[in-house]
Amino acid sequence: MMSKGIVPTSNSMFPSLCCSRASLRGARFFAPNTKRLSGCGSREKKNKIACACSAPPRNLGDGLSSININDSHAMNSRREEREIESETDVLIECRNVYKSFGEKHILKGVSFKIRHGEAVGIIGPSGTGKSTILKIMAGLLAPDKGDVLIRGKKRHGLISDEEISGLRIGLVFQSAALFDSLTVRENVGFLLYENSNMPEDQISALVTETLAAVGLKGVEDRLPSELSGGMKKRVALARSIIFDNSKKIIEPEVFDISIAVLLYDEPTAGLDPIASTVVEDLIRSVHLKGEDALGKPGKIASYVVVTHQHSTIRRAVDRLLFLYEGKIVWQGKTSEFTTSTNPIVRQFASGSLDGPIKY
Ligand SMILES: Nc1ncnc2c1ncn2[C@@H]1O[C@H](COP(=O)(O)OP(=O)(O)OP(=O)(O)O)[C@@H](O)[C@H]1O
Repeated sequence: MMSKGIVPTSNSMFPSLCCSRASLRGARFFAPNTKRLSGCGSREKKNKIACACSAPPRNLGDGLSSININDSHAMNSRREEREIESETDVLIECRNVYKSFGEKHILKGVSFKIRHGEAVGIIGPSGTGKSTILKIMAGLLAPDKGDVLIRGKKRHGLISDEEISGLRIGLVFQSAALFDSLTVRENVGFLLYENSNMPEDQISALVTETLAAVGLKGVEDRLPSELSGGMKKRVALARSIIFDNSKKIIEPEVFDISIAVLLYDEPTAGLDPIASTVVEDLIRSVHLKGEDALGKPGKIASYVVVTHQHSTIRRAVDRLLFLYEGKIVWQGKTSEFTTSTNPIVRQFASGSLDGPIKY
């Protein structure tokens, strides 16, 4: 179940996991009743959430401009060229995605694209499938119908090393989902200790640097139980943005940074307003358009945030997708959210009991 490259996500998915602190490298994980989770801590290549992969960008070619044909054909060609061009910055696409749990038909044809550089929010009433679509994007769940395309390449089943490359997808769940028995250093460096050839002192230095980037200093040796809720979320964020610097997954001719997408599931849930602001600013700061606590540009190309918090909508995202009754019923800029005339959006934005959304 858990294998190379996996980032622990929700506590509910990995109940009562425990890990030996003595040696993280080669650590083994056990579910309750000491049943070992196959592949845990091994170098097996299976499903993973945070992944390093390398799907090549589409080849745009340059031949269209020299084609000597009639005008309409040329216009069609140019239109196609523009369409192809506009697709090259699409990192993740959900195309007509369906998902049911038993008789519950949750997603009924969800389509959207996440482009390079975007900060996107997914909003909508409780139980409409926001977390479900996030898990589908991350490769934790497979759609019943429809496609998920990662940089133009169709994903079959769940994520695997072989299928997807060139894009790291990290998932930061509502609960920080840290390993209780591991220190902050071991939690943040988990993937590198388990899956890289980096020497331990280098990993340790990188952990310290990454923690500093999210504004945490001197907590490396603490256990998660010694941290506040907001600090745990920051540690989880640090764990999702730590990269193996020794690996070249960078394609400078396409984008000038490592290509990584982070998916946040209610990152500010349960935080007080000021702690929420801190996390919202952190989410911005690790984005390529931001600057981290060390003054360096962020490493995250794009991110998607599932949230109910108005402050997070306003502060952390630029574009919104509204999911309702299994479909995206509205999308627009964050600035258009409160002025939209769409009755569903108006009701949601105002919190009114009157309107099409019934509880
Ligand atoms: N693994 C599962 N098995 C059965 N039902 C599930 C499973 N995962 C989700 N569901 C159901 O699917 C529906 C959508 O759940 P999901 O968590 O995606 O909604 P959400 O929009 O994120 O809700 P909220 O805003 O309350 O967090 C819910 O009715 C939930 O009970």
